[in-house]
Amino acid sequence: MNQSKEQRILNYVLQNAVRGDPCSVIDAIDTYCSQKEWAMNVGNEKGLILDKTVEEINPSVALELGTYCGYSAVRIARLLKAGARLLTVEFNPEFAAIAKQMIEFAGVQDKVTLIEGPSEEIIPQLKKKYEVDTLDFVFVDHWKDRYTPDTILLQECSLLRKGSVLLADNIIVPGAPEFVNYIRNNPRFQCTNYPSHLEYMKVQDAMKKACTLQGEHIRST
Ligand SMILES: Nc1ncc2ncn(CCCCCNC(=O)c3cc(-c4ccc(F)cc4)cc(O)c3O)c2n1
Ligand SMILES: [Mg+2]
Repeated sequence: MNQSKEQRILNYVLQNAVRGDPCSVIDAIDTYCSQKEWAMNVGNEKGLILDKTVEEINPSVALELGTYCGYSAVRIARLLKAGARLLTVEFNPEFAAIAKQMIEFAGVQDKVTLIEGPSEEIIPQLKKKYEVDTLDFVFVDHWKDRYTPDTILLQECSLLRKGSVLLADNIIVPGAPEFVNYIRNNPRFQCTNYPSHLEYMKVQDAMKKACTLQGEHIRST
Protein backbone atom coordinates (compact mmCIF):
# COMPACT_ATOMS: atom_id res chain seq x y z
CA MET A 1 0.00 0.00 0.00
CA ASN A 2 1.74 3.22 -1.02
CA GLN A 3 2.67 5.72 1.69
CA SER A 4 0.65 8.78 2.64
CA LYS A 5 2.06 12.29 2.16
CA GLU A 6 2.22 12.60 5.96
CA GLN A 7 4.29 9.40 6.18
CA ARG A 8 6.65 10.79 3.52
CA ILE A 9 7.03 13.99 5.54
CA LEU A 10 7.86 12.01 8.68
CA ASN A 11 10.35 9.80 6.80
CA TYR A 12 12.08 12.90 5.43
CA VAL A 13 12.39 14.26 8.98
CA LEU A 14 13.72 10.95 10.34
CA GLN A 15 16.38 10.92 7.61
CA ASN A 16 17.27 14.63 7.53
CA ALA A 17 16.71 16.11 11.01
CA VAL A 18 18.62 15.55 14.24
CA ARG A 19 16.89 13.49 16.95
CA GLY A 20 16.20 15.70 19.99
CA ASP A 21 16.64 18.94 18.01
CA PRO A 22 13.21 20.56 17.51
CA CYS A 23 14.56 23.31 15.23
CA SER A 24 16.03 20.75 12.83
CA VAL A 25 12.63 18.99 12.73
CA ILE A 26 10.84 22.29 11.95
CA ASP A 27 13.39 23.14 9.24
CA ALA A 28 13.17 19.67 7.68
CA ILE A 29 9.37 19.83 7.44
CA ASP A 30 9.52 23.32 5.92
CA THR A 31 12.19 22.19 3.42
CA TYR A 32 10.19 19.12 2.35
CA CYS A 33 6.85 20.95 2.12
CA SER A 34 8.23 23.94 0.20
CA GLN A 35 10.31 21.87 -2.22
CA LYS A 36 8.56 18.51 -2.58
CA GLU A 37 4.92 18.35 -1.41
CA TRP A 38 2.75 21.17 -0.03
CA ALA A 39 1.15 20.37 3.32
CA MET A 40 -1.01 22.36 5.75
CA ASN A 41 1.62 23.02 8.43
CA VAL A 42 1.48 26.56 9.77
CA GLY A 43 4.89 27.07 8.10
CA ASN A 44 7.80 29.36 8.91
CA GLU A 45 6.31 32.79 8.17
CA LYS A 46 3.17 32.32 10.26
CA GLY A 47 5.28 30.12 12.54
CA LEU A 48 7.30 33.18 13.56
CA ILE A 49 4.07 34.95 14.55
CA LEU A 50 3.16 31.85 16.59
CA ASP A 51 6.63 31.85 18.20
CA LYS A 52 6.40 35.52 19.19
CA THR A 53 2.92 35.05 20.66
CA VAL A 54 4.04 32.03 22.71
CA GLU A 55 7.17 33.84 23.93
CA GLU A 56 5.09 36.90 24.90
CA ILE A 57 2.62 34.80 26.93
CA ASN A 58 5.08 32.18 28.22
CA PRO A 59 2.13 29.87 28.90
CA SER A 60 2.08 27.22 31.65
CA VAL A 61 -0.83 25.42 29.98
CA ALA A 62 -1.40 25.63 26.21
CA LEU A 63 -3.98 23.92 23.98
CA GLU A 64 -3.71 23.26 20.24
CA LEU A 65 -6.73 22.28 18.15
CA GLY A 66 -5.63 20.38 15.03
CA THR A 67 -2.24 18.66 15.47
CA TYR A 68 -1.82 17.34 11.89
CA CYS A 69 1.84 16.16 11.64
CA GLY A 70 2.91 17.90 14.85
CA TYR A 71 4.78 20.82 13.23
CA SER A 72 3.16 23.53 15.37
CA ALA A 73 3.14 21.29 18.45
CA VAL A 74 6.95 21.04 18.14
CA ARG A 75 7.14 24.81 17.45
CA ILE A 76 5.15 25.62 20.59
CA ALA A 77 6.64 22.95 22.89
CA ARG A 78 10.25 23.95 22.15
CA LEU A 79 9.47 27.40 23.63
CA LEU A 80 7.73 26.19 26.82
CA LYS A 81 9.43 26.70 30.19
CA ALA A 82 10.21 23.74 32.48
CA GLY A 83 7.01 22.24 33.84
CA ALA A 84 4.79 23.92 31.23
CA ARG A 85 2.67 21.70 29.01
CA LEU A 86 0.90 21.61 25.63
CA LEU A 87 -2.27 19.61 25.07
CA THR A 88 -2.84 19.01 21.36
CA VAL A 89 -6.02 17.54 19.82
CA GLU A 90 -6.18 15.56 16.57
CA PHE A 91 -9.12 13.42 15.48
CA ASN A 92 -7.55 11.74 12.44
CA PRO A 93 -5.83 8.56 13.75
CA GLU A 94 -3.28 8.45 10.91
CA PHE A 95 -2.26 12.07 11.52
CA ALA A 96 -2.14 11.46 15.29
CA ALA A 97 0.22 8.50 14.79
CA ILE A 98 2.54 10.58 12.57
CA ALA A 99 2.45 13.51 15.01
CA LYS A 100 3.30 11.25 17.97
CA GLN A 101 6.47 10.05 16.19
CA MET A 102 7.33 13.61 15.11
CA ILE A 103 6.97 14.95 18.67
CA GLU A 104 9.05 12.11 20.11
CA PHE A 105 11.80 12.48 17.48
CA ALA A 106 11.99 16.21 18.27
CA GLY A 107 12.44 15.31 21.95
CA VAL A 108 9.54 17.43 23.25
CA GLN A 109 7.29 14.51 24.26
CA ASP A 110 7.60 15.34 27.99
CA LYS A 111 5.87 18.67 27.38
CA VAL A 112 3.21 17.47 24.97
CA THR A 113 0.02 15.49 25.58
CA LEU A 114 -1.44 14.35 22.24
CA ILE A 115 -5.16 13.66 22.56
CA GLU A 116 -6.95 11.77 19.79
CA GLY A 117 -10.55 12.81 19.21
CA PRO A 118 -12.79 15.63 17.99
CA SER A 119 -12.35 18.98 19.77
CA GLU A 120 -16.04 19.17 20.66
CA GLU A 121 -15.64 15.95 22.66
CA ILE A 122 -12.21 16.67 24.18
CA ILE A 123 -12.72 20.28 25.33
CA PRO A 124 -15.40 19.31 27.90
CA GLN A 125 -12.99 16.69 29.31
CA LEU A 126 -10.01 19.01 29.82
CA LYS A 127 -10.79 20.03 33.41
CA LYS A 128 -11.57 16.65 34.92
CA LYS A 129 -9.72 14.15 32.74
CA TYR A 130 -6.69 16.30 31.84
CA GLU A 131 -6.48 18.29 35.08
CA VAL A 132 -6.63 21.69 33.41
CA ASP A 133 -7.73 24.69 35.48
CA THR A 134 -7.64 27.44 32.82
CA LEU A 135 -5.78 27.74 29.52
CA ASP A 136 -3.13 30.46 29.08
CA PHE A 137 -2.89 29.99 25.30
CA VAL A 138 -4.93 28.28 22.57
CA PHE A 139 -3.69 27.76 18.99
CA VAL A 140 -6.76 27.24 16.78
CA ASP A 141 -5.92 25.41 13.55
CA HIS A 142 -8.59 22.73 13.03
CA TRP A 143 -11.85 22.64 11.00
CA LYS A 144 -12.45 26.29 10.12
CA ASP A 145 -16.17 25.98 10.89
CA ARG A 146 -15.31 24.72 14.40
CA TYR A 147 -13.40 27.89 15.35
CA THR A 148 -16.51 29.70 16.63
CA PRO A 149 -18.38 26.82 18.31
CA ASP A 150 -15.18 25.70 20.05
CA THR A 151 -14.38 29.24 21.24
CA ILE A 152 -17.88 29.32 22.75
CA LEU A 153 -17.37 25.83 24.19
CA LEU A 154 -14.07 26.86 25.82
CA GLN A 155 -15.96 29.71 27.55
CA GLU A 156 -18.85 27.46 28.58
CA CYS A 157 -16.35 25.02 30.13
CA SER A 158 -14.75 27.94 32.07
CA LEU A 159 -11.40 27.20 30.45
CA LEU A 160 -10.65 30.85 29.60
CA ARG A 161 -9.55 33.38 32.22
CA LYS A 162 -8.89 37.12 31.98
CA GLY A 163 -5.79 37.30 29.78
CA SER A 164 -6.17 33.93 28.04
CA VAL A 165 -4.99 34.32 24.44
CA LEU A 166 -6.37 32.57 21.36
CA LEU A 167 -4.37 32.60 18.11
CA ALA A 168 -6.28 31.42 15.04
CA ASP A 169 -4.66 30.31 11.77
CA ASN A 170 -6.12 30.64 8.23
CA ILE A 171 -8.26 33.72 8.74
CA ILE A 172 -8.13 34.37 4.95
CA VAL A 173 -7.33 30.97 3.39
CA PRO A 174 -9.27 28.67 3.70
CA GLY A 175 -10.90 31.42 5.79
CA ALA A 176 -12.93 31.53 8.98
CA PRO A 177 -15.44 34.33 8.26
CA GLU A 178 -17.91 33.28 10.95
CA PHE A 179 -15.14 33.30 13.56
CA VAL A 180 -13.93 36.77 12.44
CA ASN A 181 -17.48 38.05 12.76
CA TYR A 182 -18.02 36.41 16.15
CA ILE A 183 -14.77 37.52 17.76
CA ARG A 184 -14.78 41.04 16.30
CA ASN A 185 -18.22 41.83 17.72
CA ASN A 186 -17.61 40.19 21.08
CA PRO A 187 -16.76 42.74 23.82
CA ARG A 188 -15.08 39.99 25.84
CA PHE A 189 -12.20 39.76 23.36
CA GLN A 190 -9.58 42.26 22.23
CA CYS A 191 -8.43 41.30 18.70
CA THR A 192 -5.26 41.82 16.69
CA ASN A 193 -4.77 40.89 13.03
CA TYR A 194 -1.48 39.53 11.69
CA PRO A 195 -1.37 39.61 7.87
CA SER A 196 0.90 36.93 6.47
CA HIS A 197 0.93 34.33 3.69
CA LEU A 198 -0.39 30.83 3.26
CA GLU A 199 2.28 28.32 4.22
CA TYR A 200 4.81 27.73 1.39
CA MET A 201 2.76 29.90 -1.04
CA LYS A 202 2.65 33.52 -2.25
CA VAL A 203 -1.03 33.67 -1.31
CA GLN A 204 -2.32 36.15 1.30
CA ASP A 205 -3.37 34.67 4.62
CA ALA A 206 -3.61 36.02 8.18
CA MET A 207 -3.71 35.02 11.80
CA LYS A 208 -5.97 36.60 14.41
CA LYS A 209 -5.05 36.96 18.08
CA ALA A 210 -7.93 37.31 20.55
CA CYS A 211 -7.17 38.26 24.14
CA THR A 212 -9.84 37.49 26.73
CA LEU A 213 -10.80 40.67 28.60
CA GLN A 214 -12.82 38.97 31.27
CA GLY A 215 -12.97 35.40 32.37
CA GLU A 216 -15.98 33.33 33.26
CA HIS A 217 -18.88 35.58 34.27
CA ILE A 218 -19.66 35.23 37.93
CA ARG A 219 -23.12 33.98 37.16
CA SER A 220 -25.63 36.09 39.04
CA THR A 221 -27.79 33.79 41.19
N1 LIG B 1 -13.32 19.23 15.27
C1 LIG B 1 -12.06 18.79 15.11
N2 LIG B 1 -11.40 18.37 16.23
C2 LIG B 1 -10.11 17.95 16.13
C3 LIG B 1 -9.51 17.95 14.89
N3 LIG B 1 -8.29 17.55 14.45
C4 LIG B 1 -8.26 17.74 13.13
N4 LIG B 1 -9.44 18.21 12.72
C5 LIG B 1 -9.80 18.48 11.36
C6 LIG B 1 -8.92 19.57 10.87
C7 LIG B 1 -8.61 19.37 9.40
C8 LIG B 1 -7.47 20.24 8.98
C9 LIG B 1 -7.70 21.71 9.40
N5 LIG B 1 -6.79 22.62 8.68
C10 LIG B 1 -7.09 22.99 7.44
O1 LIG B 1 -8.10 22.60 6.90
C11 LIG B 1 -6.13 23.87 6.72
C12 LIG B 1 -6.25 23.97 5.33
C13 LIG B 1 -5.36 24.78 4.60
C14 LIG B 1 -5.48 24.87 3.12
C15 LIG B 1 -5.88 23.76 2.39
C16 LIG B 1 -6.00 23.85 1.01
C17 LIG B 1 -5.72 25.06 0.36
F1 LIG B 1 -5.81 25.14 -0.97
C18 LIG B 1 -5.34 26.16 1.09
C19 LIG B 1 -5.21 26.08 2.48
C20 LIG B 1 -4.33 25.48 5.26
C21 LIG B 1 -4.23 25.37 6.65
O2 LIG B 1 -3.26 26.05 7.34
C22 LIG B 1 -5.12 24.59 7.39
O3 LIG B 1 -4.97 24.55 8.75
C23 LIG B 1 -10.26 18.37 13.78
N6 LIG B 1 -11.52 18.81 13.88
MG1 LIG C 1 -3.67 26.10 9.40
